[in-house]
Amino acid sequence: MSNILSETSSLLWFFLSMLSLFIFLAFPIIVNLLSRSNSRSSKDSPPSPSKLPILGNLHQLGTSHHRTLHSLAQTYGPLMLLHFGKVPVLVVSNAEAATEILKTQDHVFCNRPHRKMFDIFWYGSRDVASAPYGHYWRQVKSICVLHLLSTKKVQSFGRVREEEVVGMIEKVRKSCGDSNSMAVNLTDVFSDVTNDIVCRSVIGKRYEASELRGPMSQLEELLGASVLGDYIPWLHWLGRVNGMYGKAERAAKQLDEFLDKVVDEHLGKRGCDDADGEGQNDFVDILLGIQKTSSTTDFQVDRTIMKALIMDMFGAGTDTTLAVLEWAMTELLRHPSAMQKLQYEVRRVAGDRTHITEEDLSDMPYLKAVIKEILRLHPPSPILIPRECMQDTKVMGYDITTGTQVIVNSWAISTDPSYWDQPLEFQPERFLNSSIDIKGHDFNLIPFGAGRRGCPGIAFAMVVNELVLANIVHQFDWAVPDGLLGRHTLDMSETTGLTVHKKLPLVALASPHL
Ligand code: HEM
Repeated sequence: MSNILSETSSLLWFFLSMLSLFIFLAFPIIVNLLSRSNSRSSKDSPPSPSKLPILGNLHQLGTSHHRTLHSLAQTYGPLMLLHFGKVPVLVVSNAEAATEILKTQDHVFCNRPHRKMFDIFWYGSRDVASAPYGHYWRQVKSICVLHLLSTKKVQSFGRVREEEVVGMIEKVRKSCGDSNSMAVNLTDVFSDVTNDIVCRSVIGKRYEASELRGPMSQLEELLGASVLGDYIPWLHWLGRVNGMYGKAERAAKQLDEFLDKVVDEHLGKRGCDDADGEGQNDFVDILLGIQKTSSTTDFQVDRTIMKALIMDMFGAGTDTTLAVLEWAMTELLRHPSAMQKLQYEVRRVAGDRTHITEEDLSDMPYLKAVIKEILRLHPPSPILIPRECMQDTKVMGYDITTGTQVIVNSWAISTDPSYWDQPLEFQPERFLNSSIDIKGHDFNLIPFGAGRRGCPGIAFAMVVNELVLANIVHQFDWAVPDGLLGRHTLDMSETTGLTVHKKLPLVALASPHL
């Protein structure tokens, strides 16, 4: 979820042109300044590449941040200090350093840096993911963990998931018609099913039936092309001049009006006594129930908090799950023997039944190994959501000052050859006899982060990933189409953005198996 470092290319061009002119005119002064600023850094600071005035190291980020930061770390080490504008940014690239940040000193590094776009879309950062650490965050996180995303609650949405998966299979089957095999855009299929599952669980209706599509796609685009002003405050005006803030505010207003309507509909249709009940309450029902009981406690859940939390579920819960499914099918198509093994396992467990149920999943170790391997090789958030240091401290002997932002390069860690054999190869078998887990206890595999700011949506995400993948490979045989479509399908280029997707759509030939 954490590509919040890029600016639009036109903006960067404008800025770099101005900078070139400036450098040309003032070259001698700059050389002097550069050498002074680099030598001025404290003796105990982590190693840093040299930086430009004003931009710091922003110009070195490239388009694929996790990959660029990984190559820089090859030179400067697993704990490296960069500067984005004036902001010091600590980049963490191995498990030892991650353990120090996310476990040993989690209490020091559990703040989130302030971001303009989060303020715009998440009601002044009143959601869980972007709220600063403190009393407020503790309250909203505990609502998430105890009431919205607890194991019991996730289980209670089993029927929603199974209905949506049946619907997905029907859609693919229909598009095959009477033919033996048909090209299916799996990116669209996975996008629909993940959005519908999250939407029905959160607001009680399908994504298609909501007016979310337009403003949500704007949100994704705007978060991916974030704001230079977050690092160089005097450049905030650029976001106004290039229309980025205006666009974000209009999309946020549309989302807000939609969420108001959703809350009103829920208020109209029910009493909300069953806040934690076993029934089919969606998240809005649960939050209304909590609101009712919270009026007598010291933390009141008002309408804005409800809307911010709903937005978190949309923002954090849909795109990440879609990315896992896209990468999983891509790797399986590239590795037919892994596809066969998975189909053999799934079809053995299903017997003569048409659909895989959630109870079946516990008998599918290879399926679980495939998903873990995808989270290792293609973590949807290869760079964790940034943290911020709350007090001066020492990490692995280096001084880190208050306000330093921290980027944990989860992808660099989960492909580090010191912990992983043939780390860039897709080999689900590595997890078959391994106790390594993804829940934030094994620091060489942290796709969901770790510590107090770790992801509360693991159970929700994993069951969706497993159920969708098991059913899609159970019901159909899959092959790579010929020509350009096939080349796109096998292409491994990545998008930039909060969540890293496959850049080109995944289209595969489906042949019904049943
Ligand atoms: C494959 C799917 C997912 C992945 C890879 C993922 C990954 C992450 C990561 C890396 C973080 C930051 C952790 C840290 O700072 O240590 C995070 C935070 C978060 N995730 Fe997820 N996530 C996924 C699914 C979900 C789902 C389904 C939900 C909810 C429905 C969710 C809700 C959240 C929230 C609310 C936070 C903020 C936690 C905090 O700041 O305290 N995530 N997630």
